[in-house]
Amino acid sequence: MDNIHLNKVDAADLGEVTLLVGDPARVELISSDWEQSKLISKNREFILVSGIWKGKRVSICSTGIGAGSTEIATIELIQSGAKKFVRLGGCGAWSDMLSPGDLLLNHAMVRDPGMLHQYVSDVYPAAADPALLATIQSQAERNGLNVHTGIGMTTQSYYLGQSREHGVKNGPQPDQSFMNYWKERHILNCEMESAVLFILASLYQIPAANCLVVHVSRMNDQWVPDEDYRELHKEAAKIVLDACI
Ligand SMILES: O=P(O)(O)O[C@H]1O[C@H](CO)[C@@H](O)[C@H]1O
Ligand SMILES: O=c1cc[nH]c(=O)[nH]1
Repeated sequence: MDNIHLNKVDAADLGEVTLLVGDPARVELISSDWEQSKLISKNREFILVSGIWKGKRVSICSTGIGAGSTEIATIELIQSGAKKFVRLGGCGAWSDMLSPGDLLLNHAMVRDPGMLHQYVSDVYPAAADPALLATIQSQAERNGLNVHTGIGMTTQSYYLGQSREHGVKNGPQPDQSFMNYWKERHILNCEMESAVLFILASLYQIPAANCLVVHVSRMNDQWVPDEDYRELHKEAAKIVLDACI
């Protein structure tokens, strides 16, 4: 079946693993480190590049932000022949155990009620592939990195849905009790795509995991500087690709 958002993608164009990143700029940032790279598809927020990393074919595609666009990218990549996914993204830390710049692998995500209920009932877990997660964890440890694992949260909202202040005063304001509720239940981090990937990948029997860089600590609002953040994503991509090939 033809894709509606990605352009025509042949299965042979896709690598052994497809990295999924939220930010389209991260596609060029990461694939510029590869031995070869070729643009396969570019439309809206979805940029798909395939190339060669250490002699093996690999791919990277941007999903944009949030559940809707991630569902589109994941489904269209699966129907195009994608074999394995790792979301390489950013997140906010909701635990004192994490510092800005740390690397984190989630084995499962809490998600908003109703997210992907058209595919499966809300009681279905949003869980990573355990073998793929273990491989990435070992590779990170071999590289001397202290990588955290735990349960995270995927939300459909960046501001009020993550108890985050905004500058608009004549309307609804964030409520810290939401974040406090989940902190008490040891949720480590929050972002906006992993649960969508985990659920769809489990339902359609494709291994999937995530590898997230902590962009900000929500404990003290400390952010990673932009240049460091880009370097951390490049390092994380190398770890994930080495683990997957
Ligand atoms: O850096 P990416 O991968 O986009 O991930 C995080 O950053 C975005 C919010 O700024 C959301 O997409 C969130 O999940
Ligand atoms: O706090 C954060 C940081 C990155 N992405 C999110 O969704 N939330």
